[in-house]
Amino acid sequence: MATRQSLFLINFCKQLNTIVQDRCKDRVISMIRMGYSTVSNIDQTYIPRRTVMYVPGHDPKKLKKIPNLGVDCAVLECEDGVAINMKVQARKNIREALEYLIVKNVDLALRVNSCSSQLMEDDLGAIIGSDIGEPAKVERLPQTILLPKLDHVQELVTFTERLKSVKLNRKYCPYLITYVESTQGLMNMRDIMKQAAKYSEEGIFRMDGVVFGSDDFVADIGADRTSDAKELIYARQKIIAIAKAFRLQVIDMVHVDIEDLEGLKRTSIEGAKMGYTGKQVIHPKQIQTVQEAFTPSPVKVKWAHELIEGFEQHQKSGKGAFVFRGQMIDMPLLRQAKNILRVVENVHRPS
Ligand SMILES: CC(=O)SCCNC(=O)CCNC(=O)[C@H](O)C(C)(C)COP(=O)(O)OP(=O)(O)OC[C@H]1O[C@@H](n2cnc3c(N)ncnc32)[C@H](O)[C@@H]1OP(=O)(O)O
Ligand SMILES: CC(=O)C(=O)O
Ligand SMILES: [Mg+2]
Repeated sequence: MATRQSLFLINFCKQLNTIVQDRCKDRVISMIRMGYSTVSNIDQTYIPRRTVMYVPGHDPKKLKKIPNLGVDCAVLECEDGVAINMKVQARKNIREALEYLIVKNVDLALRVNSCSSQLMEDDLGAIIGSDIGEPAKVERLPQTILLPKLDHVQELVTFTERLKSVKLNRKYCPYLITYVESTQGLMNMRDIMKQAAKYSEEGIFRMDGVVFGSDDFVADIGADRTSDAKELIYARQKIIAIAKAFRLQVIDMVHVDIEDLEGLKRTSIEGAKMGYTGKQVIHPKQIQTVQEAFTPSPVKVKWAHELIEGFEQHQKSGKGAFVFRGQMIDMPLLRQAKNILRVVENVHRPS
């Protein structure tokens, strides 16, 4: 028979358990309210974007090359790669390209102009909507939309309203990737991501990544661009931290010196080590270097497989931490290993 003390102890434990569960539930709810995703990115569909390559919309010769470029993501460019007096032509070319381009394992994306330029509405109207003829079928629309120079939450609201109106009742839910290109954009990034998470839950688009628009950012802060990008380190890291808190991909800066393949390799490897998942590319010469830097090496893949195997064995024998190749391994290293395999499994997926 239970004594008074043991009954008290059982009761106390039950209450403690309820409090802990409630606290945990409250934390999860408040995280969701803050816009943070509780879904591990390991469980989500992953569209690889190691190379994100701009192909200017005014140049049909370049657009036709897309299926043979070997990039993960080809950006049908309407923004700064297209002169003001060529915007209308670029929209027409892009509409046509979406009809004739047959691609496999390429994320066909559209970079519209920024909301502040007041050209975004016409880009969406012409390419997604019916401004230049019959609206295209969903399969012929860009899988992803890139929204540059996103400085304020209100601009995301404006973009979203326009996107809703050009959908014309089709079941079109593109991935969305936004840009941080100014101090305002950096400061407001968290609020913008919260709003984007809300729209994603409503099924308007699927927020999937953030791009660091470093050239515009340099201009915004009045810095001098150096080869080691020291002047960008704070922004470059902060963008990763916020994007990852929302379980988003994060795409690193453009290397504008096309001939400097050494520098490209160095900054690509650096970006990958910092946590970027891909990098912007402007010329075919840059593709291979960037693709390699963002693909885990066979040595790293072997390490990840063996670590996971070792982890599972040690868990079974009741050990949380153990030594593997001279390193202490516990849960964070397991997550790192899983991140590596997730990239590899997705980039080598069958078409
Ligand atoms: C900071 C930012 O906002 S970056 C994003 C905006 N910028 C852009 O969109 C620019 C993208 N890049 C380009 O337009 C081009 O690479 C340029 C204009 C810089 C140079 O273009 P070109 O003078 O044609 O370069 P080049 O002669 O070396 O090109 C070699 C071949 O690659 C092709 N090529 C070059 N760049 C691209 C590209 N971006 N997409 C597809 N094909 C390309 C050329 O058409 C050419 O093909 P060919 O041999 O069959 O004639
Ligand atoms: C890519 C881009 O838009 C920038 O660096 O400003
Ligand atoms: Mg820019």
